[in-house]
Amino acid sequence: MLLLSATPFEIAPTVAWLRDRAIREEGNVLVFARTSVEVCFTGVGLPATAFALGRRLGSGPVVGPMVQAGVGGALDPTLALGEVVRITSERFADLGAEDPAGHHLRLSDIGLPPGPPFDGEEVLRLPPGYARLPFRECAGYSVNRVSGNDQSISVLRRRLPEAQVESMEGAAFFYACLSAGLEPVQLRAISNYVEARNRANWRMGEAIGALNAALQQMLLPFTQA
Ligand SMILES: O=C(O)c1cccc(C(=O)CC[C@H]2O[C@@H](n3cnc4c(=O)[nH]cnc43)[C@H](O)[C@@H]2O)c1
Repeated sequence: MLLLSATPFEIAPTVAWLRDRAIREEGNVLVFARTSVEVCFTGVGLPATAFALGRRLGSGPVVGPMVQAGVGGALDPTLALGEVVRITSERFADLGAEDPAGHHLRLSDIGLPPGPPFDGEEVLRLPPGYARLPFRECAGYSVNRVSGNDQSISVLRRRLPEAQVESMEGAAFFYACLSAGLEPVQLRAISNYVEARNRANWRMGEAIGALNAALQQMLLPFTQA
C-alpha cells in the first residue's frame, strides 16, 4: 500500500500507530507480516502532488492500494465538520480558459478535449466495480487557490452543481492513479466549509482526529498477522 498525505501533520497519529505495529522499517516503508505500507508526503497542492506521484510511480510498481488521506473543505452544506468521506470523482476545477465575460470554458470548449482518464464531462471517476468502503461517497474538486470569496463560490456552485468537497490535491491523485490503472482511495475529513474566508471557523483538530480514527479502522487488517 502507498499511503499519501499532503502534509505529515494530517496523518501523524496514523504513522505513529503504524510504526508501533510494524515488524521493521525500511526507509519510508513499514513492514508487516503480510504486507507493507509505504508512506509518502507529497506537499500541498496539485503540482507537488503530481510530481511526487509521477516520480514514485515511475520508479517501480506499488504493491496494494493507493490511499490519499487529508482534510478538505465542504461545499455541500449537508456534510458535517469532522465527517470523513470517500471521494469517488474528481475534477480540476479551473482547468480551461476564461472568456471575456469571465465565464469558464472547459478544455473541450477550446478545442483541447483531454481524453482518458477524463470522461466526456472532464471528470475523473472511479472505475465500475470499485471496492466499497464504509464512508459517505462524495464528488471532489481540486483547486490551486482555496475558495474564500462569496461571489466566486456562488459561481463555482452554479458551474459545478454536483461538487461537494474541495481539496488542493485530489484531482492530481485521481489522475495519476487512473492513468496507471490503479484504484484511488481518497479519504477527506471535513475541516471547514467552503465559505468567505474565516480561518476561525476551521476545525482542523477535530477533522484530523476523525481522519486518523477512520484510517486506523481501515488499515487495521493490513497490520495483522
Ligand atoms: O489558512 C488557510 O487558508 C488554509 C487553506 C487551505 C488549507 C490550509 C491547511 O492548513 C491545510 C492544508 C490542506 O487542507 C486541504 N483543505 C482543507 N480545506 C480546504 C478547502 O476549503 N479548500 C481547499 N483545500 C482545503 C488542502 O487539500 C490542503 O492540502 C490552510
